[in-house]
Amino acid sequence: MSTPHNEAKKGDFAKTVLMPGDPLRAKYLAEHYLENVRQVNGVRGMLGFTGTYKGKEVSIMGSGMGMPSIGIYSYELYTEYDVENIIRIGSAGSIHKDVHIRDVIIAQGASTDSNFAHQYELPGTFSALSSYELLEKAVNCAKAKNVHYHVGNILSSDLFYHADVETNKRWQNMGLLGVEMESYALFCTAAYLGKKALTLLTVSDSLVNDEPDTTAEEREKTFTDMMEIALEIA
Ligand SMILES: O=P(O)(O)O[C@H]1O[C@H](CO)[C@@H](O)[C@H]1O
Ligand SMILES: O=c1cc[nH]c(=O)[nH]1
Repeated sequence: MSTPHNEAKKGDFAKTVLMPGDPLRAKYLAEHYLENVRQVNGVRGMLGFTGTYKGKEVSIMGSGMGMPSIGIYSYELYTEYDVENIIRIGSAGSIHKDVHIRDVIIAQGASTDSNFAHQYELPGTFSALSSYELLEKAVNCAKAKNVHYHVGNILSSDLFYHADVETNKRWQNMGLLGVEMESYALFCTAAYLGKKALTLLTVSDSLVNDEPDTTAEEREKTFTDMMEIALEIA
């Protein structure tokens, strides 16, 4: 059994999958933290791995960038591979003065400029939330590890480069913590299918404070607080 985007067989994925946008972050994490690790997907270079962490089976797979991409991979993991929990581990731009480079954001919910939820034909606006069970575990783990973290609302945007550079200010006025590009679609997909999802983000750059951006290599390999929280709660 496989899908157009995933060559893994039924049973190749653990019940919990950690999903960075970057497949090379998935590879780094698998190689540095998992034991008995094997590659289960390589279609389109969207690397997926399964192994054990402290004796527990865990999978890690890239999601690609943007809501169409995570929409495909998360739907297939939940429906074709019986995955129960997806924990996104991403990078984000800060849009809150108190949220600094390398801080961890634990997303309680996601707002969006995307049309992803229109497919459900709801008579209003859907609030996309993370799983409280996973969120509580992540908060407890972040506290125990003494990680500098924030819990709250984030923006999942269809746009990395926006024609109107002032647009983030309006989201900032609503108290949002950071901007990324996938979580709204992940939370919608989990809600629709009766599954669980959570997003952990490391702040890679700031749209509101004058702080130096992290490099591409740092985004791939050094966001270890977030990676370790995800592994601990998987
Ligand atoms: O670091 P990842 O997980 O890819 O997340 C963020 O980085 C990408 C943009 O640079 C988008 O995918 C955004 O959500
Ligand atoms: O989507 C993203 C991810 C990281 N940094 C940003 O500014 N936007």
